Amino acid sequence: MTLEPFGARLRSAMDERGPLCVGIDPHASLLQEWGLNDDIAGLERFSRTVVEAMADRVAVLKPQSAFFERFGSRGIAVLEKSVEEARAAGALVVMDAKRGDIGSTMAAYAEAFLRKDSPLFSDALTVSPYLGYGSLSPAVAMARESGAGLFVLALTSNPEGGEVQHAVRTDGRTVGATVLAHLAAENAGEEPLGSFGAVVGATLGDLSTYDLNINGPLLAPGIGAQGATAADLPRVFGSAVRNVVPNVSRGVLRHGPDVAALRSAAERFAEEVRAAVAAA
Ligand SMILES: O=C(O)c1cc(=O)[nH]c(=O)n1[C@@H]1O[C@H](COP(=O)(O)O)[C@@H](O)[C@H]1O
Repeated sequence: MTLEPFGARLRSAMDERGPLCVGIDPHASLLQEWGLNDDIAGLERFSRTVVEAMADRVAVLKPQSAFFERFGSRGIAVLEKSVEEARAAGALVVMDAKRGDIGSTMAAYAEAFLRKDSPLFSDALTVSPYLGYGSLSPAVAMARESGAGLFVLALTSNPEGGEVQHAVRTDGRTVGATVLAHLAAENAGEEPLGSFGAVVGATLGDLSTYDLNINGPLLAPGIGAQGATAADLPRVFGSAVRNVVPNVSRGVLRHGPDVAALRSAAERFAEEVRAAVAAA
């Protein structure tokens, strides 16, 4: 079955369920807090619980691949199952694997995560443009073919990101602004929303010198454990706030393993986001 483009599917999901994205980040410390062992059974129980609690209600789930990769092939098998179950329950899955490489290798990453019949096929993938935006073109092409999307690291939530992303190029533009401009070109004319998103941290304060109107989604990590709140979103994103997909991982996950407690934590964040966006 051909999928509608990711941007259109994401817009519908945001309209129906609200824009919140919950991360599936099985940190060793969270497994311990949940009373689970830091082993494959613990990983499986953790992921299954988050999917059960969230996949029928939030727009997006974002598994962080590293936490699965650390268990080797059996961890990847759990990741595959989580993606499949989350998608079957109606959530869109953004695979957070932050891939980036020379174009010919990027093509293989695209096959791994974005080819429709791949075991790890996800609705979208996080990618790094810091080998040059053009190195991502095999992933852009594969995403277009499959109805998938990308989230390209533009202005990341971590304090170290600025030394690369705010750096000024010889043409006077910052590196981050150039990534955003590439994405705006990718999404030009797409309705209701393009499929090529940017990652822009909710932690970054005033970004009014950046044009965030890329006609694509803006994945905004940093709410909760990294110190940003939903109330920061209008200030950080300005007129682009309606395209923001705010991500919360530990801020929700630390309320587990109780499914009801996970759901009410996510609902509190979702309500704060709704209120902040409505007031913007
Ligand atoms: O691409 C991401 O998702 C991402 C980009 C970024 O700039 N900052 C960032 O924190 N993330 C991811 O978002 C999640 C944030 O987790 P919490 O800080 O626990 O909410 C982690 O999975 C990070 O890897």
